[in-house]
Amino acid sequence: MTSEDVLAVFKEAGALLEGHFILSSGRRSPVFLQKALVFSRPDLSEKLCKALAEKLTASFGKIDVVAGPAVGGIIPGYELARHLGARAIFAERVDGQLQFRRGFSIAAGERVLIAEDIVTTGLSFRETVEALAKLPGEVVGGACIIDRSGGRADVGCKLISLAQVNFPDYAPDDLPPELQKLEAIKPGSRGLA
Ligand SMILES: O=P(O)(O)OC[C@H]1O[C@H](OP(=O)(O)OP(=O)(O)O)[C@H](O)[C@@H]1O
Ligand SMILES: O=C(O)c1cc(=O)[nH]c(=O)[nH]1
Ligand SMILES: [Mg+2]
Repeated sequence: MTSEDVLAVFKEAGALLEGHFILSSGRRSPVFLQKALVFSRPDLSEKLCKALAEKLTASFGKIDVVAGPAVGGIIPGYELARHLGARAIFAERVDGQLQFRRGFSIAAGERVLIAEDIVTTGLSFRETVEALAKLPGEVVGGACIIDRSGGRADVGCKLISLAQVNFPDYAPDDLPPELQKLEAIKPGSRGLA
C-alpha cells in the first residue's frame, strides 16, 4: 500500500480530522488522525496490518512478541501479531509511566517488535523501548501504521511504517493565526486520570 492508499483508508473511516488538536507531546496541529475510528472497523484494521506485517517479515524475520503502548497501540499490536504468528502484549500508564501489567511476560531470547498506531515525535515509542528494557527479550525493531514525522522521529530502534506523512505541528506558544482562532481539543489518553 502507498501512503496515499493508507490515508484513503483513514478518510473512508472518517478519521482524517481538521481543526485544532493538542497532540500527546503537547504540540498542536490542524490535522488529527483519529485511528480509533479506523480500528473500530475490523476489515480496515486487517487490511492495514496485513500489509504492514508483510513489510515487517521482510525486514525483521521471525517475531515472537508484539508489544504496543495503550491505548492506541493495543489493536494494531494484536492485529499485527495475528498476521505475524506472534503473541500480543501491551503497556499501560501507571502514574504516567508505561508498565507491562496483567501477567504479561517475555522469555529470555524472545524477539520483540514494538507496535504503534501513529508516531509524531517518537516520545511514546521511546517510552515503550524504556519499559521493555526492564524485561527479558530482544527488541528487534518497531512498526507503526502512520509516521507523521516523515521518517525524522528518533524512536530508539529501527522503525518500519506503512505510511509516512508530513502534517504540520507547532509549539503551543508559536501557533499560526488560523489555529489561534480555534478552540483546541485533546483526543488522546496521555495525562487523563
Ligand atoms: O510520537 P508521539 O509524539 O509520542 O505521538 C504519538 C502517540 O500519541 C498517541 O497516543 P496518546 O498518548 O495521544 O494516547 P492514545 O494512545 O490513547 O491515543 C498515539 O497513539 C501515539 O502513542
Ligand atoms: O501526536 C499525536 O498525539 C497523535 C497524532 C495523530 O494524528 N493521531 C493520534 O492519535 N495521535
Ligand atoms: Mg498512543
